Amino acid sequence: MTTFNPAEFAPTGLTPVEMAKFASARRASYFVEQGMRLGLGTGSTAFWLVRVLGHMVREQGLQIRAVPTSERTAEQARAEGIDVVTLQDVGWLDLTIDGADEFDPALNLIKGGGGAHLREKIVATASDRMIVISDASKQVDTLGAFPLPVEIVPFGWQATRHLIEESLLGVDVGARKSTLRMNGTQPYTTDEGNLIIDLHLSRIANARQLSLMLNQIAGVVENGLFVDICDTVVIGHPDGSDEVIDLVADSGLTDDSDASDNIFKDIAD
Ligand SMILES: O=C(CO)[C@H](O)[C@H](O)COP(=O)(O)O
Repeated sequence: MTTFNPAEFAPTGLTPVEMAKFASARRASYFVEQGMRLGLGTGSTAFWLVRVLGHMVREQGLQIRAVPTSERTAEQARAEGIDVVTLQDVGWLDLTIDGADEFDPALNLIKGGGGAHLREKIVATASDRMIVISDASKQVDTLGAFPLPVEIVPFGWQATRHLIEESLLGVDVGARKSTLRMNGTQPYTTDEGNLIIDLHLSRIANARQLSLMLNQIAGVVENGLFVDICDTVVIGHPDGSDEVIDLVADSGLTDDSDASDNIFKDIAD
C-alpha cells in the first residue's frame, strides 16, 4: 500500500478538460508503490501522470524506475526528476499507466493517436498490470470511431498499405478508408522511424480478429488495438472526481495473470 499522497499536487486554473485528465492521473498515482518499476504512457493525460509522479519523487521521497513509451515522455520525466531507465535495464515492469483513444466495456483499447502505440504495447505487455487513465469521452460501446493506427516500415509502404486495405474486405467493419499520417507536408515518423496508416473503420466488430489479421501482413510492425491487455480504467471528470473500472475486482476473481497473457489468449482463440 502506498504511503504517498498524490493529492498534495494540486495545480490551479485548469480547464474542465484538463481537470478531467488530471483527476484520472492523480487517482491512478495511488496505485504506485515505493520501488516500483513503472511504464509511463504518452499523451496529454499521461502528461499529468508524469507531473504528479514528479511531485511525489521530489517532495515525498517516492523511488521508482520508469520506462517511458516515447522520447516526449522520457524528456518530461527526466525534467521532473524521475529515474528514467530502459526496459532492458529492468527486464519487467510492475505497472504501466497510460492513456487511450477509446476503451470498450471489455476494456479493449484503441491507442496510438499520439503515434506511440508500438512502444506502448511492448511496455504494457511487459508489465504485471496496465491501468488506463482517461476522461469519459474515450468510453465507447464498440471500438472504431477513432481511426485505428497501424505502424508500418517505410520500405515498400505503398504495397503494405494495399495489403492492409485488401485484408479489410474480409472483416466486419463499418467503413474501409485508410490515410497516411502526415506531419505538415511530410509523412509522420514514429520514434522507431516508421510510418503510420490510420484506418477509418467507424465500427470494429471483432477487435481480436482484426488485430491478429493486421499483424500478419508483411511490413506491419504493430497495430493500435490492445486486446485483453488492460484490466483497469480510471476515468476523471471535469469536476475533479473520478471513478475506477476494474474488471478483476468487479468480477470477484483474483488476478494471477499479467498483461502478456493476452498473447496466449489470442493464440488459443
Ligand atoms: O496512445 C496514445 C499515444 O500513442 C495516447 O495514450 C492516446 O492517444 C491518448 O492520448 P491523450 O491522453 O492525449 O488523449
